[in-house]
Amino acid sequence: MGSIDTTPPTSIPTVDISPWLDENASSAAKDEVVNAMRDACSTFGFFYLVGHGIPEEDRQTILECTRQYFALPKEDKMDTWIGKAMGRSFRGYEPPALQVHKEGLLPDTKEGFILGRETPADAPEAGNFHTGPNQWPKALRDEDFRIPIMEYHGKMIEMVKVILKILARGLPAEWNCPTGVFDELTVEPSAPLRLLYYAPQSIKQENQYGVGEHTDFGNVSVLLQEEGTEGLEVLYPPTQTWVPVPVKEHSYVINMGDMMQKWTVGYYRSALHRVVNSNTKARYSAPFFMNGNLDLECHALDGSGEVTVIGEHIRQRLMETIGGEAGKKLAA
Ligand SMILES: O=C(O)CCC(=O)C(=O)O
Ligand SMILES: [Fe+2]
Repeated sequence: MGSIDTTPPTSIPTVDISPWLDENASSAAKDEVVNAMRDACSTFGFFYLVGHGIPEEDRQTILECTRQYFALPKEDKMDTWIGKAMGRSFRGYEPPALQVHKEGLLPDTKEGFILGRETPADAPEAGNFHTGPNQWPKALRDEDFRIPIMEYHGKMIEMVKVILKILARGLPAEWNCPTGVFDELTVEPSAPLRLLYYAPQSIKQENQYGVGEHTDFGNVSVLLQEEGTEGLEVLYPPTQTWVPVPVKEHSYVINMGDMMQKWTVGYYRSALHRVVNSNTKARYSAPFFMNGNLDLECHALDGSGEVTVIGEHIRQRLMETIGGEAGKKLAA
């Protein structure tokens, strides 16, 4: 009989996908990538991604854009306020204290700026949930902000397509899923990129976090963290331990969201995580969320019959956590 391991882990796993991207790599090396990602996603639901091929320069540019945006005067940020986003599109500036993740917690201290695929205001679907024009700050030049951000956003979509191929290969063989099982997910997807700022917060309140404990709503999240900062923690359920996720050079932190957990009937785990609030210096990060095609009906892959429509699921989860005008607009 095996014994239950009660030793808390000290780190989330690391998955190097470079053999997957290398056309000369052996199929055994590619299989190892599949196995490593499967193990990480079925235990933690979290891993560091390395060997991803995104140039460091692109990543640093996004963090620089984030710093520039949050250095703007309040009125410039409010000019892009999320409460002014078209219909239910949910784009623009999130002031601090907008989101509450759990009863009993004070609102998150983080500030955000959300953008997504650009849909012109005169398109018939503009104003639908998570669909519409981005609200760009007038004070920042296109070449310094909008253009590099949208280029990076496109690269994130492509990178997640690769991750989804690997995840598809890692599904249980008895489910007989085709290798393209997740392909429809990335057709005209809801794919928000969120630039985040955590102000220095030396006084720690017991019930307030940068981001309170939560699971992500969508399928796959890709987090870019600024080096030299700390705060992200992920819960490891077998030992009920919060495991710190310090920044690892050139890496992304990848996690599964609730939609992926539902679709794979818990095979890939959507893990609780939070950003603790005792930072004495500012922290910047840029999570990208592959929610997926909002109209897609996801049938549980084990054939058990449960069906979830991505857009309905994401909107419901968002409405549960977002307050103020922006929350009211989502419900309208
Ligand atoms: O900023 C971070 O490190 C994580 C943010 C996060 O978990 C989220 O926005 O869902
Ligand atoms: Fe998150």
